[in-house]
Amino acid sequence: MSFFKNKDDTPVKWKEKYFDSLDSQEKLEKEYKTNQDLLCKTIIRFALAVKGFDKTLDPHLDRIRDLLKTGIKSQQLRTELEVFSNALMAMEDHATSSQLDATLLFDYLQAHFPSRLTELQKLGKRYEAREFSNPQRLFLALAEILENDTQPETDDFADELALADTKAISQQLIRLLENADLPFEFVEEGNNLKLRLQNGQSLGPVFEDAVNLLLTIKQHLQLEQQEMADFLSTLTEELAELGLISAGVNIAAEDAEKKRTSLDQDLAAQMTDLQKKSANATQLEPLKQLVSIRLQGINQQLQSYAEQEQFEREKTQKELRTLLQKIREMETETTELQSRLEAAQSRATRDPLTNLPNRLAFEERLTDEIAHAHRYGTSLVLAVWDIDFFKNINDTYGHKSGDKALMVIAKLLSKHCREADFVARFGGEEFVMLLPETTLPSALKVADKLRETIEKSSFHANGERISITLSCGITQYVKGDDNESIFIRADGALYQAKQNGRNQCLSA
Ligand SMILES: Nc1nc2c(ncn2[C@@H]2O[C@H](COP(=O)(O)OP(=O)(O)OP(=O)(O)O)[C@@H](O)[C@H]2O)c(=O)[nH]1
Repeated sequence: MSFFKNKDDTPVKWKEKYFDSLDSQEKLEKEYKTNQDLLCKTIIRFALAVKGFDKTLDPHLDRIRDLLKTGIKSQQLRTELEVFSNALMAMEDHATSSQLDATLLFDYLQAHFPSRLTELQKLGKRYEAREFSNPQRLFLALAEILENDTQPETDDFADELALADTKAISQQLIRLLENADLPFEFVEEGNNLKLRLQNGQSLGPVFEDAVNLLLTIKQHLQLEQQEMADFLSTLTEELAELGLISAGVNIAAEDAEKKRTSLDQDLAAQMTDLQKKSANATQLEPLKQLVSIRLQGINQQLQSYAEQEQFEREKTQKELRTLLQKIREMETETTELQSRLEAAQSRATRDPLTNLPNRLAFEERLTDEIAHAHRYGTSLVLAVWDIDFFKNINDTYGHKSGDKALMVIAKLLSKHCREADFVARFGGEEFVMLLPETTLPSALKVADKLRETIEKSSFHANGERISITLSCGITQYVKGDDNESIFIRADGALYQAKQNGRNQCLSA
């Protein structure tokens, strides 16, 4: 049986079928190739379009583009697509925290404004180092650089850029505009710019308008910052004037001092914080709100401090008043006790009639003087005085006149002796005198002179002038003397003076 048969399944029929299937195979392959090329082109364009969308994706996109240029080497491409997909996922995870890519925008600007190249490069590095927390800050920094240079320096640059790069730059600019927290007054203008970019308007004029907008915003913010600075400066002055930051109210308590220091520190910290926030702030309204909240806080702190201080001041003053009252009472009590003691002492040692030291005081003083003379080998003289015929005065002129005479004589004796001498009323009409550091002859002279003075003095009783004389016995301390022995010797001399006719001084 021959292979080529003319029936339905003849070999000729089979051949036709074979060629037909080859044709359709070729057609399918062509279709597949066309689709593949189309897919490759689409992916390449897509890769170009999204380039610059995120920095981390760009290397993947470049590699995918390169791989697609040489056709679909499925394994390598699959691997790269998987890596790209993972990078996309990771980007989504960090979308909120990651910084927008502005690489192409910077490239564009550097090419547009070659005279600002170095500044733009520096700014680009600062942006990459994430020094700008807000895209608005980036815009402001850009505005600063381009302030005097709003016209692009190269006109043909846009033509030189690939269409895809222009799109990517537009995308970056759109994203930056979207993320920039533009002041309320400029939001509409920002949206218009975005629309123009989205509608594919030429980048050059849009960018020019964007720079102008940024310059206007910058001026606006400078004004606001100046206003803010003035506001803060007035605020600080007012606080300083109130005197609340510095010394404040006078309270001696250590506790109050500590509290005041802590309050000062709190206020200073709040003010520093405000100054920092104002320096970083780009909009006045939120800053004003912040200042207002802070001021409320400061005010509350001050109020509670003032209340606490007032409470403590009143408490301290009350305690102080009670204490002062107690001290005054104690002072009065002490003064009374003191004067009572002095009175008692005086009563014990003074003669009430003549106000001279009495016999008790004399005995004490004699003991001291003897001890001194004994210890230092100094001289000491004792004189004993007695009024002559005093009984007659009492009897003739009365006891009162006698008392008066005693007082006058006491004064005369005190007046005419030295400060270091000691005069006392021994009892009745008898007086004693101690003369330390005095020799017997000179003491005798002094005593005799005194006797003469008293003799010549005028005494009056019942309107009558009377004459009063005194007799005196003098002796000096000798080693071994005590109060009694020295007194007996002087008294003996007095006795002799009386015996010799009175009105005289004799020594023993
Ligand atoms: N007025 C008055 N008289 C006093 C006081 N103390 C003593 N006399 C009196 O002094 C007198 C002392 O007298 P006599 O001891 O006799 O001595 P005299 O009269 O002074 O005579 P001669 O000492 O011997 O010169 C007495 O009459 C006492 O009463 C006194 O404090 N006041």
